[in-house]
Amino acid sequence: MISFDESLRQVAELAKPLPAEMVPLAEADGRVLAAPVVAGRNAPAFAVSAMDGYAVRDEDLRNLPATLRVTGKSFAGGGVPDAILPGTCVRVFTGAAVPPGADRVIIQEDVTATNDGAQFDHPPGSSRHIRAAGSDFAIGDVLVPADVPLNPQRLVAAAAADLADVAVIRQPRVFILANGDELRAPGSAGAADQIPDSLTTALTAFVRRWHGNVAGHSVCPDDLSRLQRTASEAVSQADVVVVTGGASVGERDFAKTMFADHDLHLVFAKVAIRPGKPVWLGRAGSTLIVGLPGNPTSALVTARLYLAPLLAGLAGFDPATAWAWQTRPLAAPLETGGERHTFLRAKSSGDGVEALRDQDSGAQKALAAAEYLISRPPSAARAETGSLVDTLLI
Ligand SMILES: Nc1nc2c(c(=O)[nH]1)N[C@H]1C(S)=C(S)[C@@H](COP(=O)(O)OP(=O)(O)OC[C@H]3O[C@@H](n4cnc5c(N)ncnc54)[C@H](O)[C@@H]3O)O[C@H]1N2
Ligand code: MOO
Repeated sequence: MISFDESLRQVAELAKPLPAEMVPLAEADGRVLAAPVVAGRNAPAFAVSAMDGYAVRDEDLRNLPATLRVTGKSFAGGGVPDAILPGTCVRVFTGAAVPPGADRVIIQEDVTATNDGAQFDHPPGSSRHIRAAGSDFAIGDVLVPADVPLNPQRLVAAAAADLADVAVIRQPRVFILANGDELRAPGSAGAADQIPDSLTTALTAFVRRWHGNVAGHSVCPDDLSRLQRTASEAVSQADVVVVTGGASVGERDFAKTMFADHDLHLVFAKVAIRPGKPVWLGRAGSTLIVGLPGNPTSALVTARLYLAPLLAGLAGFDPATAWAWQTRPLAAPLETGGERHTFLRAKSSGDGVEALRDQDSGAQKALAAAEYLISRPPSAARAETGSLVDTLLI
């Protein structure tokens, strides 16, 4: 049995980014860039107007009021008009090219259209209302650096670079393998000796939240040859196989044996934590295997402590983002801790947190109320109301 801290070190070691892949920009939100987004064009490509109005030469507005002949109109998408001639102006619209030779754009609210052209009465303000070629970005500029996740803001910059696809870190493909004779899909656990498989759906949602893709899932009875076949299928399809149940020492606990044909190498097989002591981590070739205890609370707690950082790291995030412990005050006291590092399920209460009454590792109802884990190191002293404890959002 290893300590909690040692188990985290092992997970951090394995939580390294997967190789890159190209994805369409429309599917890239939330993905971590594997290469910087570099501009292959200038923006804008030529000087454009920032306002609807008239492009003029300053020289022609020396004596006011002035009436200038309007020689044409420039619209966005309409190319670059001819150079502006002395004594004339060009009607321009926001985003349209400004004619070469124009010094500024006068907004149309300050101009009177007359039979002869456009009449200017007021001296121009300080703003020229012209965006110079390349003033937003120029060819070769890094618009978004590598190693950061795309978000709507960064997608604007990547799309502005005129990219259809971007290189991102591949998201881990995950296979969820639940085992137990008693398990049935929710909605079909009719007999008294059957129970709903309460973990597969929850873990599917969990995997998605932590940057993984569920490649497949299977609910298997405790039959070793069937489990071995499913294990082979899972290993061939996935970067990470999540096995629930069968982690302990029971006669039909086959979670590890089913991978024997795949040269299973155990990274750890027991951790001094509560709940979740039988949690295990292994590798079969390039596939990582996370064994979660079958008790539903133990499974979700260990998924939060180990699976979340592992998936985050494989998807290109810093695994530490999944271990963002924050101190919060206790809204009710805690008794002296036990020998193992304990993670109490807790809810918010006033300005602080309060441990839930039901701390059974098999609890399912209590999970519905759980918002935080409270970390209690081995043999933690009794903690009074108001004292600060380390908490992690579940
Ligand atoms: N003699 C010992 N017995 C046990 C030990 C031990 O050290 N010595 N450890 C206990 C601890 S701690 C835990 S945690 C459990 C873990 O057991 P397994 O991972 O082998 O899980 P199972 O036996 O398969 O199932 C336990 C429990 O959870 C239910 N279960 C399993 N899968 C699901 C699912 N997908 N959905 C809902 N419920 C599920 C299953 O029916 C059992 O009730 O072992 C202790 N025993
Ligand atoms: O470690 Mo088990 O998760 O207590 O039931």
